[in-house]
Amino acid sequence: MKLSLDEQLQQLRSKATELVLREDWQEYINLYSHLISLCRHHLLSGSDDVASGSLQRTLCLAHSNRAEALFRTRDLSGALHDCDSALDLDPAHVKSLLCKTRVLLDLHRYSPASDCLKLALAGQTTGTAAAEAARELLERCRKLEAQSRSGKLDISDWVLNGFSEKCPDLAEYVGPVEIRRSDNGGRGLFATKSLEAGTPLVVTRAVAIERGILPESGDVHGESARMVMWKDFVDMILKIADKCSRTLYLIYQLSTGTEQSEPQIPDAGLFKPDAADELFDRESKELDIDRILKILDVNCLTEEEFSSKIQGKQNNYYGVGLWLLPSFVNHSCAPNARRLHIGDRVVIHASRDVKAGEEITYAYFDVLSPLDNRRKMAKRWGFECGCERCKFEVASCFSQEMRDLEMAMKGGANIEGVVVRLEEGLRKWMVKRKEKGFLRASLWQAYSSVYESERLMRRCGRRIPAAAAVAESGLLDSEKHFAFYGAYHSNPTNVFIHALFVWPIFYTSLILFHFTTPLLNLPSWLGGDVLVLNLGFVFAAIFGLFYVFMDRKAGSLAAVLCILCWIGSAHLARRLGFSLAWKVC
Ligand SMILES: C[S@@+](CC[C@H](N)C(=O)[O-])C[C@H]1O[C@@H](n2cnc3c(N)ncnc32)[C@H](O)[C@@H]1O
Repeated sequence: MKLSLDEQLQQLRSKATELVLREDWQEYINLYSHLISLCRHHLLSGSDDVASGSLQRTLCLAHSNRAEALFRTRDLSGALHDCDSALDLDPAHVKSLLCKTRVLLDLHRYSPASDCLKLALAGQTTGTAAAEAARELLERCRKLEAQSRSGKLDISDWVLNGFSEKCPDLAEYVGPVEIRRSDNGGRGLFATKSLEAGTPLVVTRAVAIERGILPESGDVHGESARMVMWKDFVDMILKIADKCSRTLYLIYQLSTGTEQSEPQIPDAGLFKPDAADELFDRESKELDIDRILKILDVNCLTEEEFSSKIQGKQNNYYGVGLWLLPSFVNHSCAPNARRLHIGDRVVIHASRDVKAGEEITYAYFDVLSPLDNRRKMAKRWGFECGCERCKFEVASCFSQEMRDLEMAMKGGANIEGVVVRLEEGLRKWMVKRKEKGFLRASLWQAYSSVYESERLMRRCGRRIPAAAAVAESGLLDSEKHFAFYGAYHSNPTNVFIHALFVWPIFYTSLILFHFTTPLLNLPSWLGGDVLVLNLGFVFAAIFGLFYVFMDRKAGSLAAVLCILCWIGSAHLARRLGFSLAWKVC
């Protein structure tokens, strides 16, 4: 017996209820796809206006229900498309508006999510539980939108509560960075403006992440457990890339490790959630499993040990994930940024002041270790490190002495002797402050053993600097402490050389200028007058003092002030009617 349309729809709806209870989302989606085509077919052929009105409502609800199911299976673009189809039929359909808000939030499009939610709220009676929930969601949208603009995050509550609460809600953020060609041949992430230590650079969610507790180290099952986790992780990535062409396109921008000499430089803006969809249609959407495997090999990150520790996870905890824009950050053994894992998000922030145009780098592995160890770790990552610190340590004329000290440190005996010998070496080799930091970081294990033991500290006496001073000169230091004059000032020999040669040359030139300017007949606005030149001399001396004792910024500011005062005082002298007070010629 042939069923009427109403009966068919009724049957499909009760089947759908069963599937919801079983949480069989795939079957639920298939069922609603069938229901949608049934409705569309009757709408096209039908003529009865009343029936067609009710059929449109059914179709709208069907799209809305399928959107919910697609959202649950993480097919966000499919869900968004269904929400839009439902809203085309009924622009005020509250269920579809709420679903669309959630999808947009998951796509990190905070502003359209707020707009959508405002429409949903307009159609709801105030005071109801649903309206209250929508209002809370709107508050969340607003918070995330503000955060995605400024990048400023507040995780203090979470930290103060011992990381026990739910991870804080963090918005996607791409700060003042761009992708450019790096000195190591590939691409890298660069600062587009000067940044202070602590500035957030990128906050982004993982494409996928796999976490687990591995068996105790030494257990034969450890490696196979890791392999199983890796396989699950790869499957997850392939599934997501297959579903979302945008994600696949972005994954294809990452390095396979086999690029030609002229790598493609993608725009960092592509990695922003609001990048226009048209930008993603340029490349093949075919899933190339070999290529993706190579990309995962080069770009996957394990969750940083530090993050897992502070989050109270177990020692053999293991987490691996893929984060898109952070994949362009190269390694350096003297990094200027750090990454912190919060939930499935990674936060990259400047760990010291960064100059505009400087490459952003973080450490892929523990850099508080000797050159040879670091080289081995880089080899495991598949590259030879070409960072400034490695280049310095390889090229230095005292590399053999450093190697001997490393061997002595690894031997473990007379650990304080290693530290004292390095401190003596640093004085003898006359290395700059920044490079002292590099070398101390290489023997950090010896330094930390000494600083942790009162007995060893007593034995070393004043032959080694205080722990705080060493940490200050190390890799955690801020760029301004590395500034040339800061480094100069920290070294008594350099200050002595400076006092003996550089400053006398500066003062002699000023004195010569002082005696010869009256002969040159300088224009009055330059103060071609000895009295005023004397003032210039005093100001220049102040500028010099600033330059040496403060930092470069203060020195430059003092220089500008000196010149202004010089010219200003020339005018003042003329206005007050001073004539040449003391002319030599
Ligand atoms: C996650 S990717 C970094 C971005 C990559 N440079 C690109 O062009 O997309 C990691 C790869 O970058 C290269 N790399 C990263 N840091 C490096 C360094 N300090 N020295 C040399 N190569 C480095 C290595 O080839 C490494 O396998």
